Amino acid sequence: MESFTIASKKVLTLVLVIDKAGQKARNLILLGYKKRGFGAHLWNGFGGKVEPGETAHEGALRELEEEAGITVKSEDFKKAGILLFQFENDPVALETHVYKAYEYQGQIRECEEMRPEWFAFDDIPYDQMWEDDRIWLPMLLNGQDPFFGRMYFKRKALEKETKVAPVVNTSTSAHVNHSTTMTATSFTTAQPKSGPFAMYDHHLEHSLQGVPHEVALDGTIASFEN
Ligand SMILES: CNc1ncnc2c1ncn2[C@@H]1O[C@H](COP(=O)(O)OP(=O)(O)OP(=O)(O)O)[C@@H](O)[C@H]1O
Repeated sequence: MESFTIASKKVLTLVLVIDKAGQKARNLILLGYKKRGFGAHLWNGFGGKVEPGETAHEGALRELEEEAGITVKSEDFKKAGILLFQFENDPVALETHVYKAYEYQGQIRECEEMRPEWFAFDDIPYDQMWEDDRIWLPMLLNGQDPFFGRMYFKRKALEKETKVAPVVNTSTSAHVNHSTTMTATSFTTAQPKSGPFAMYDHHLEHSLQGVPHEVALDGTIASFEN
């Protein structure tokens, strides 16, 4: 039987950097391809755990610098919402403080954990992102924030290994060097497209009255400060 009871929570951050159509003709969003750890092989904003003694705002700025190499001035950094992720049979909830920024300083660079890339708003790779992203990210992009969401996840049933077809050179051109033999071996991947968890249910509020200034769970208070 499923249980979504929370006993404690971890406070996390998630930062979305947006380049509004300026010199470039289209609105762009900066996402990072997570190379390892929680949410590996998914595209996401930049962020991570808030460290002891840090506010969520400070933690978010630190993670953005660590993972994408860029900084944002405090006044350009706007709180877009709080998302509470709960996982079946896991008493630890993830309270994620979401921020957005339209201005940044520095050179975007790849690190060991994340590979940053710009995406046009109409080309966001939702099928390779956490399932909840397709619910709240369009709201953030449309200015329908701040929001407060609760998202419930179940571990996905172990899927049959997915066969991935190898890339085979099908060219019949006379110029192909036939002395190079390509062995068409297939390989398998156990990585589900949108991560190891499936979203089971969610509730999202985006009226100002519905967004709490504080989220209290078992005595812990997270304030909705900027
Ligand atoms: C369940 N649905 C979800 N939907 C969207 N985003 C999600 C998410 N669940 C976690 N996230 C984000 O994923 C990052 C994990 O951070 P994570 O790598 O664990 O943190 P941190 O860099 O501190 O870790 P290590 O230093 O490697 O331990 C962090 O931004 C967090 O907000």
